[in-house]
Amino acid sequence: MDGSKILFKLVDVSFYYVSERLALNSISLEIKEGESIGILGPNGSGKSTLLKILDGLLFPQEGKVFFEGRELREKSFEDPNFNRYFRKKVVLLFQNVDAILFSPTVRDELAFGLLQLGYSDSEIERKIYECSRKFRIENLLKRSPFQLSEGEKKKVALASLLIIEPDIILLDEPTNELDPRSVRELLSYIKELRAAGKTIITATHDLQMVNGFFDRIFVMNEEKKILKVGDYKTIFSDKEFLKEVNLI
Ligand SMILES: Nc1ncnc2c1ncn2[C@@H]1O[C@H](COP(=O)(O)OP(=O)(O)OP(=O)(O)O)[C@@H](O)[C@H]1O
Repeated sequence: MDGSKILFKLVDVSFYYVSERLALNSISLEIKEGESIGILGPNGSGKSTLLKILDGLLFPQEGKVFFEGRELREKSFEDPNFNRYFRKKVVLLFQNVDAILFSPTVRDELAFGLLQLGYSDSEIERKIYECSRKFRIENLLKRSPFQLSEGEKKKVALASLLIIEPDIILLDEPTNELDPRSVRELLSYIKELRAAGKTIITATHDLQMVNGFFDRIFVMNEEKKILKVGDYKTIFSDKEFLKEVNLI
């Protein structure tokens, strides 16, 4: 990975939703192109908040966030060219997928991002066909996304994000709600994305995701700090540490 471009750089980032109650506590990190990063930590340690900062949905009260060397601020998104560039490149699968589903049908949900990007009708049809087969959601295309099971909603949400072929994929608890076969399919799909050189940043409690999926793991704690960074072997060989941070 050495020599790869730095995509994200956070310098002493602190964030609070309400004053005095920290949700992120002085976070500094760098993430390079093509890395697969796991974010582990107990409930409320700041994992989702960190993903929303990386997705340009929240902006820290303290510290700085850089994306491809450029400071990411609320104002950055007022530039339509940058907004388009960033939103094509970076996607976030929310923990609560209801937050990103809004179309009357699953087909419309899949078409939305492609329409925004100016794809032709025939390209949209082809992509919807391929993507819905890949995620096994062909039989749902005419349904309303709001009347699906939680697992079906998750697959539709993921498909609607990945159909635009983003380079940086932020996943918040992607295996929650999925049945065992869907988990296996998702994990194998994530492996394909990795092999294709995508950058994938995943917050998870699912320990079956951890081994073999991540180049580096960031462990967060109840103080909303990143306590440790390392590969699977380094993090998971220290059982005392894992107990201390409530991971096992
Ligand atoms: N919308 C909000 N308003 C106020 N406080 C919030 C909000 N969202 C999260 N928090 C607080 O911010 C802190 C970090 O929450 P966050 O959701 O980032 O944690 P998490 O590690 O993703 O948790 P989990 O594993 O339960 O999903 C927690 O103390 C939480 O209570």
